[in-house]
Amino acid sequence: MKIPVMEVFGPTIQGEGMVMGQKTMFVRTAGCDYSCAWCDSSFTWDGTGKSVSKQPQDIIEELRQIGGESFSHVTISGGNPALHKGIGELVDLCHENGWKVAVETQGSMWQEWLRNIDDITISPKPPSSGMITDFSKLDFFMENLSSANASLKVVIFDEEDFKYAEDVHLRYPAVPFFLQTGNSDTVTTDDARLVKDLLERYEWLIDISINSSIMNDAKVLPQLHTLVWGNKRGV
Ligand SMILES: C[S@@+](CC[C@H](N)C(=O)[O-])C[C@H]1O[C@@H](n2cnc3c(N)ncnc32)[C@H](O)[C@@H]1O
Ligand SMILES: Nc1nc2[nH]cc(C(=O)O)c2c(=O)[nH]1
Ligand code: SF4
Ligand SMILES: [Mg+2]
Repeated sequence: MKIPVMEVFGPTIQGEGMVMGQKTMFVRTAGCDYSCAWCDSSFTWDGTGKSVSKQPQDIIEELRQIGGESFSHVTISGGNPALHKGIGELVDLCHENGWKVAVETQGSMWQEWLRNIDDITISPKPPSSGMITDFSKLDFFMENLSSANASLKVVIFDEEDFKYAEDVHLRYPAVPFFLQTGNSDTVTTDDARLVKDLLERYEWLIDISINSSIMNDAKVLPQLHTLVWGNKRGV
């Protein structure tokens, strides 16, 4: 079954969340059921990018062609990869090649192939995104995942987002929880200004997390790839 692919790139490092720093390839799928105000990958769903429908086996060839022998980990992101049933076959083929597979999704849609993923990051969206979390869907998603290696990661722009993150963490207390700095300017090429702004936002996020007893076991992280490469695509 074909998968609409926006880009395949790497090796790079995972710049976010539970396996930050892990060397990985990326497969970015097209399409999203959300439209977050601050989406840093809006080209996957707003019509400005072009996707190509590919068979899983062809994506494997492309990964090998681009990454050579220099990787053992593949991250599938989007858009929302959970829109696509065909990813199940891609995941199996990656495993046959001895590669681990991670997925980034917002937890709004379930697919059976998610059970086979090595690291799953679920990133429910706070109020600043303009999206409203359907907690019955997220509950269903989290219940299905119960035995998997999963983590929750919430992007924070303001105090209201932080309150939302506290509620999510309290709702799923057993799931490792990550807070992530929001990037408020996903188009600038002024890296010096961007990095300064991101570090200030990271410091603010550390400060409010330190003062929250609910966040005693949360991990507070920046987006490492934006600090290193700014808003550049394909890294
Ligand atoms: C582009 S999304 C694709 C996967 C999935 N749709 C999701 O949102 O989880 C990948 C990750 O980037 C995060 N992200 C998107 N825009 C961001 C921004 N402006 N600043 C910080 N993180 C952002 C999302 O929250 C998500 O964790
Ligand atoms: N290096 C790097 N790390 C990432 N972590 C999550 C990403 C994503 O866009 O899903 C991403 C990305 O695009 N690049
Ligand atoms: S859910 Fe993810 S890909 Fe979709 S609009 Fe939001 S940040 Fe972008
Ligand atoms: Mg990204």
